[in-house]
Amino acid sequence: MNTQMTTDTAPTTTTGAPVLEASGVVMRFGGLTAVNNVDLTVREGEIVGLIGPNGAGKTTFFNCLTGLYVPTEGTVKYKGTVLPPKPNLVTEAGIARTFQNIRLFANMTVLENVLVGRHTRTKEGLFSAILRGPGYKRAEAESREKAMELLEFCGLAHKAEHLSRNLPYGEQRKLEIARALASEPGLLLLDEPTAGMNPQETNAAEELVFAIRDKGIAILVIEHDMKFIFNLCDRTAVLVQGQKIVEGDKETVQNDERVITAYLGAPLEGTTAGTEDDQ
Ligand SMILES: Nc1ncnc2c1ncn2[C@@H]1O[C@H](COP(=O)(O)OP(=O)(O)OP(=O)(O)O)[C@@H](O)[C@H]1O
Repeated sequence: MNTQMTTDTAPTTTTGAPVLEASGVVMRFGGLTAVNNVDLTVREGEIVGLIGPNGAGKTTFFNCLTGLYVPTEGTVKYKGTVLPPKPNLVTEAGIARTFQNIRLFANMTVLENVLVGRHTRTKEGLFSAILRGPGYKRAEAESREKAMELLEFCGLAHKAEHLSRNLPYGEQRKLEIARALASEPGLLLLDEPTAGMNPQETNAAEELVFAIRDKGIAILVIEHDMKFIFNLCDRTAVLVQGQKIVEGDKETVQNDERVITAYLGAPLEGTTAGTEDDQ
């Protein structure tokens, strides 16, 4: 609860209502404190970045937000309500995520992968599914239509019937996002969405993230690609050894000496001429 001593919190956008409020989140593994007293708020309409060197605790923090880990201390609220510490209940509440390592159903089609992502939003129960009655058929048709709309939105409609394992890497990442969106979230957590992408794919991913934000979904994104982060994010928080050392707009983060030191004194990639073409 004493983060004020070490944290500069300089949110640039404070207009939207809070979607995510993490307060005093601590995650310990035995003697290792992977996340140390982290506060973070994401508001409606925002894209917030989470950066930090390898092993800083970014993914562990995501896992605390999504119920994969129960934080040792602290609370996580979604739209004002404390989240239950179970991944399926967190998804049901309105938070969806993608993973650092792609987790698709490789032998299912692209469309089927998105349909799996919709299961938290379909009301038809097990018996209805077994009996395949009219209610089930109607719900199934509606689900397929919504899934196709999402594939269209993500630029994957033409691949709907392809097996997901046959997609190029960049499209697999897009499909993960489409599947996450299928649960109709209010907040989307992206864990290294551009890892392994070429520059064209990264630009397309950037456009997609903006389009998701424009649909009214708030976004929290972990990324090592600083150009991507600073082009995209309204606000960025920096984790180092489990602690949030600074949070603010691009200039605040880029000029912070603690951030520069954390990245071993090297200028942050994407902080020089490379970012002049910001959109
Ligand atoms: N399940 C676990 N058990 C024990 N230690 C863990 C576990 N998960 C993560 N850690 C440790 O917690 C620390 C933070 O790891 P984490 O993966 O969250 O960092 P990260 O910032 O996401 O790193 P990267 O950028 O390399 O993905 C590391 O020291 C890691 O070894």
